[in-house]
Amino acid sequence: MPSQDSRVFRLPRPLRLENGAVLPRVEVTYHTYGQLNPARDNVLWVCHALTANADVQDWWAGLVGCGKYFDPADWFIVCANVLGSCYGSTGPLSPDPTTGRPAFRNFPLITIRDMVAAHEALREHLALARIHTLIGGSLGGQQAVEWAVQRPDVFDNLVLLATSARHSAWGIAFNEAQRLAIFADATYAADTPAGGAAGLRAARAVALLSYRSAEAYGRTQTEPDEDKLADFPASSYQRYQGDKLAARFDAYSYVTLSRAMDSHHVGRGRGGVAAALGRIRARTLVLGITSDVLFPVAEQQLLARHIRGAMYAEMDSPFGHDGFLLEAAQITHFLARFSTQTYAYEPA
Ligand SMILES: CC(=O)SCCNC(=O)CCNC(=O)[C@H](O)C(C)(C)COP(=O)(O)OP(=O)(O)OC[C@H]1O[C@@H](n2cnc3c(N)ncnc32)[C@H](O)[C@@H]1OP(=O)(O)O
Ligand SMILES: N[C@@H](CCO)C(=O)O
Repeated sequence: MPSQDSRVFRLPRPLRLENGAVLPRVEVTYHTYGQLNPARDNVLWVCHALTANADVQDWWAGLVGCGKYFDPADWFIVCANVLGSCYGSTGPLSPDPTTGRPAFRNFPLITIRDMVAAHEALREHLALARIHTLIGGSLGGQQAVEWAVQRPDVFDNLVLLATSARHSAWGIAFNEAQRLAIFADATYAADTPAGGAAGLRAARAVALLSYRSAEAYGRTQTEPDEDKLADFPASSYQRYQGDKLAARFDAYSYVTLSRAMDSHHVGRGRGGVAAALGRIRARTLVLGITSDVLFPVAEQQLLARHIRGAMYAEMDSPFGHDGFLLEAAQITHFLARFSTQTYAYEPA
């Protein structure tokens, strides 16, 4: 039976953040699955998206698990919760060692580079000199591409799904609309663990519009009774999805992580996006989703154009952006091609 393990790693020293603030104590919760082989060349590192956790076998069950493309019988799989999240790594609800209280709204601005710094410390702690494959979608892809730019010597293969080199104005605007919903909830200012829950519910309903597609709503949420005047399924779906997130996440982490996404820009301080992506040495697969309105395929094409030798493919999916979580069969297909073929992206 392949082994599965959940642990907490405490960074040996305070973490200076990109904005100059210092987190005196940083913990990273991570899962591992399977065993490191004697050659230490079977490491898969998965970077999760906005509201997921380190248990990749749970949220990416179509890709990671017994009999799946990434089978723990073959791979040593690592997935670590991001800094700022509420799933075990240091975040706004963690007790601040200087006050003993959570920082809530005063938790400092975290960037994608800060997330990478925390996970880079974990990689060193685990003594993983080389990573066979680094994979991530959405915010996880932003983390993966940033990491591959920073440490071209570490990653042999890089797989980026539904992500970008720089968070777009459109994406930032979506995030700001969600934050406005949270700030409009008076309980957010109370700085309690449940503060802003109603705002978070509305924020998730807004976010969902960017994660799915008009086609998906039409297919799954169209009211069959043409005489009906109110109380449509699409409305209850929005409410249900808001409730579902509010029951498992907190508004302070949500604001922190959405701001981190906004900060994402691999070219910052590096002479621009093209120069930064040009540093990557990993064999790279970039996967876009045709119906993704949040990270349109043009953003994936830009990544593939500037990462040397990158393979590029598009998945057709009715799920929109969330296709990177749901289209396991298509992702498996392209991963299999990627593992056996070498060809570069050629712009049409
Ligand atoms: C601790 C943790 O849980 S963290 C790990 C889980 N989360 C993550 O990893 C984050 C990433 N995952 C996700 O964002 C999502 O889970 C996805 C994208 C993978 C799938 O989204 P889902 O919400 O499961 O799928 P979908 O959009 O089809 O909605 C189905 C749900 O809506 C409900 N629903 C569908 N239509 C309606 C409607 N008209 N009215 C009310 N509810 C409805 C269904 O009953 C179903 O409920 P359930 O989730 O309780 O089974
Ligand atoms: N549905 C994803 C966000 C989109 O990347 C999540 O909740 O993590």
